Amino acid sequence: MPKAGKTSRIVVVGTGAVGSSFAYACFIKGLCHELILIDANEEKAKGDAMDLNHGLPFAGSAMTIRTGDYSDCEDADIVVLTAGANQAPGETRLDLVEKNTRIFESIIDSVMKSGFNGIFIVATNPVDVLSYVTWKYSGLPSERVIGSGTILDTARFRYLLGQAYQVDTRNVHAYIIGEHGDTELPVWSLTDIGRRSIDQYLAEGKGPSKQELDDLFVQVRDAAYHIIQAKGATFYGIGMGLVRLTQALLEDENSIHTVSCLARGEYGLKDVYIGLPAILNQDGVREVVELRLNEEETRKLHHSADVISQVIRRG
Ligand SMILES: NC(=O)C1=CN([C@@H]2O[C@H](COP(=O)(O)OP(=O)(O)OC[C@H]3O[C@@H](n4cnc5c(N)ncnc54)[C@H](O)[C@@H]3O)[C@@H](O)[C@H]2O)C=CC1
Ligand SMILES: CC(=O)C(=O)O
Repeated sequence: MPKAGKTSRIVVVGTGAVGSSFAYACFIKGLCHELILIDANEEKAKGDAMDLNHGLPFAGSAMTIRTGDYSDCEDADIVVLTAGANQAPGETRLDLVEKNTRIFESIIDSVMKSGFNGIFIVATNPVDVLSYVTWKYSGLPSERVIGSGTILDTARFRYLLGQAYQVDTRNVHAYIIGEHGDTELPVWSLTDIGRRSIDQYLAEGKGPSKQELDDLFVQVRDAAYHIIQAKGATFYGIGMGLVRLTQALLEDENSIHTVSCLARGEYGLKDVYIGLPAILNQDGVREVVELRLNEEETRKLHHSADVISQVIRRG
């Protein structure tokens, strides 16, 4: 629930599959007082606002939901960017960079002209590159430009580990870091299930074998390809992930999530947006959490950062 005494406003730009799933989850959770929907396809945004409002009599708390324009961003606490093209079957997230960067140029310009001074959450792919683009174009401090990063991959990882060990996912502590894409990596060395490390499980011969764990990570990394093949797009998981991020910010939680944030020397990385664990509160990214990675994880993280950096520098 939003804090008493302050009217909280979230603007969603792009009410396609991801934006409308986020809006729906946000509504069910009663996360803010005002939810404003903007889309280049005004009819789509209008239809979503009508449809959502018809759920009001069943909702736990009142919320104003309406379509708007960029002037509504002036008073927004958070602008969530979900506009742009999604992947066709077989396309990578990085393949989207040119068209979505062009779309972002005009969107960021319009948002900033409103006088917006809140926090951007970016979900559009390739999310690490577009978070960097949003930071550069907006001129906002990097703490207030946050990409959804590997929050969804971490959720997929925890879900599958919970299934594999038959343990509640809330007792699975595990991160996927790096690019939200093909070069992401699991932090196996620090993964634990109820305070028992994966190495301990392997040594005791309990749970999945090493090969099964490697396969499990491949399922995480390639999940989007399988879902897109099956139904054309992924949207519920990220919708929930974006709600979780929004809640962490609005409710000043100081909770840790693997988001795309600017590395400024952490992990030996600089000037790149990449998925890392970060402490989030009402000011945005309070701190990037530096984990003690092993050598292989550090090498893979640097490779992932190089891939993102090359795309950023090319643009
Ligand atoms: N970060 C993550 O974990 C995830 C990211 N995504 C990404 O989210 C993005 C959106 O995906 P979907 O919602 O499935 O696509 P979609 O095609 O359903 O929706 C995109 C929406 O953006 C709107 N749009 C396009 N240009 C615009 C502009 N200039 N201004 C305002 N609105 C504009 C379109 O009219 C459309 O309604 C894609 O880039 C996709 O890859 C999708 C799932 C997970
Ligand atoms: C599409 C996408 O980025 C995902 O589902 O992970």
